Amino acid sequence: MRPVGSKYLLEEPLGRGATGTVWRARVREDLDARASGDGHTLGVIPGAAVAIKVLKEELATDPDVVMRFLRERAVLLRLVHPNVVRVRDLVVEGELLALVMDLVDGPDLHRYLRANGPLSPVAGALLMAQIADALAASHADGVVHRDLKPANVLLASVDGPDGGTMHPLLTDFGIARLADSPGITRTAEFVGTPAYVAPETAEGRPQTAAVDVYGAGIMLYELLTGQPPFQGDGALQILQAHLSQRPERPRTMPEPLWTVIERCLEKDPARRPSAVALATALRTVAAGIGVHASVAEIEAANAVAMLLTPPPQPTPAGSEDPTLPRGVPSSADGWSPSAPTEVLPQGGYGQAAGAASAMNAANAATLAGFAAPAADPTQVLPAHGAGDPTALLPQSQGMGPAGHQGRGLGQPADPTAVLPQGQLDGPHPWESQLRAARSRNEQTQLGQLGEFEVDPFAAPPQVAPAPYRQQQARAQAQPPQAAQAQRGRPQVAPPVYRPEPEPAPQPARRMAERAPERAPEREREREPEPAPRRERAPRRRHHIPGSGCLKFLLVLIVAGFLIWEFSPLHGWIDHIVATVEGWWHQVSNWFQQITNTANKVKHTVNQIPGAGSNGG
Ligand SMILES: Nc1ncnc2c1ncn2[C@@H]1O[C@H](COP(=O)(O)OP(=O)(O)OP(=O)(O)O)[C@@H](O)[C@H]1O
Repeated sequence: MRPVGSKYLLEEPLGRGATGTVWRARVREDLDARASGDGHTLGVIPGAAVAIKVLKEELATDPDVVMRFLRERAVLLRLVHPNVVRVRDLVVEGELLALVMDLVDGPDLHRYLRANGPLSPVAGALLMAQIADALAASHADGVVHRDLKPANVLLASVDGPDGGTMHPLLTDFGIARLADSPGITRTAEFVGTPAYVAPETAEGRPQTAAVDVYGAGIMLYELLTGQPPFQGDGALQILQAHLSQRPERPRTMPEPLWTVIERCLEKDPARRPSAVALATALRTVAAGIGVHASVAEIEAANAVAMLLTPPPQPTPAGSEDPTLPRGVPSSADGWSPSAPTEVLPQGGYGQAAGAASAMNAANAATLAGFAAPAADPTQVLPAHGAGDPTALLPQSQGMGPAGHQGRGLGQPADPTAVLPQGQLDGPHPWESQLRAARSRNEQTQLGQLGEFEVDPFAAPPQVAPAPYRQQQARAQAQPPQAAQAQRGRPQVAPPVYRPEPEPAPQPARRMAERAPERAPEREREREPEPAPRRERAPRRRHHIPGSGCLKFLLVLIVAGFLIWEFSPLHGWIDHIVATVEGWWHQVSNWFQQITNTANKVKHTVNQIPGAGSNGG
């Protein structure tokens, strides 16, 4: 069993996703109460089973992600709702970042659907109503999930008077935002799942809580039909479908439920209902389409459109730091002078994590553990107000250099701050590293653009990213020679505009760039862990002229050899040759016989007296 931090032991992997591997783990029996706080009263018991999501190394070694991890721990820890998998702890240990969650004993909804097929309309509506409850609570708290999909809903089995029922729990809150870092140079995958991506995300427009409602609409469609509404051969095709297509109503779908789905899938986010309205509408529909529905319930379900009202002011996603009180602009991503990053030393990531670990002398690896307030589990804790008691770092609003001394919103100076006083007034030591990470990423993007004839999501250098359709129109208007020229120069795509700090549309663009290389979702589970990488050098693509043709010939030769050796073709050809030979002999014999007979006839005729002279 592998220890994680000083409190946990990893037992066995439960599964792997795009952002990391989830392990079944256990709280150490010998957990020191002094090191962890009062674990018992906060619901974590020594020896208890937990689930730990160990983030991929490429995320854990990314400075942006590390900082977001530290900044957003409070948000993740305070999300307490009966339909949300509770995050108990966040661990930083060397180059390891991990989230400690409640262990859910049950499959995720994706697996469940694959094993059992679609749900009935009533069951689907009621299950989604609970997910909408979770979204409503998190949106009220200023947190947008951004990666809603069946794989992120876990089904806990609950014993009830009528037998077992499934209790849906939404997980992976904040992971999309954590992983959505400009410094990440991952190329084989992206954060987000094409089948569930809202049009505004695909277009690189600002995201709000409405992206979750869109994801809920897609999920509801999938729960009831077995597959998401927009399909395609590749991620780009699916993203395009989100932008331009409207799904047909499946024949078996009850009209009121279809009304709900259609409204969730509105292309214009402002026309989508709030999560609260969605939950109410789904329960109304479930009551009205059941076999025992009363006339009043049927009428209410038929009038469901009236319930699907948009929120007055949608929660922004990504443009606002959810750890801050609402309305306080975030530093987007990366470091800002007011960012609470004082645990990070100036000497590179390895030292940074080491120093972060050094914050707690007795318990070197774990940050912010078990400190979420023990509240009524049905209640979402207030987002704002007094200083977050879980915070090891101060929150960033209104902090000048003093922020580096550990002074947060109403919090005393942090005695664990490790940045020396001399560093307080100058630029943050991580600023240059973050810039370097971004520029590395830009180079990676240029390499990536070679994959496409025209990058539909690339922005012109001087303006913010143009909408996808405009880009596409421009690509179509391009003369064939120009397109040909562009094909021949994969490395020289126009420079990608990357303002400082990053704009919200950036994640979507990266997503589209990485999309074609992404392995099918389930195949990821079988992929080996990427080799450890300390340095992220810019990736360059080298093209050897004719190498494609050579490869093709080689494959052809190998395939030919294998077919010849191991298939029955060999035998068939022998058989055909033998048959043809037999025929040939037969025909030769016939010919010989005919010739002989003709000669005999001729000879006989010549024997008849006078036959030759008559003719002469
Ligand atoms: N709290 C938990 N308790 C039990 N199993 C869990 C828990 N969280 C995740 N799992 C399981 O671990 C596996 C991997 O989860 P993960 O969230 O990494 O995958 P994913 O949602 O498919 O990927 P991603 O969201 O990163 O794209 C899933 O099969 C899921 O069922």
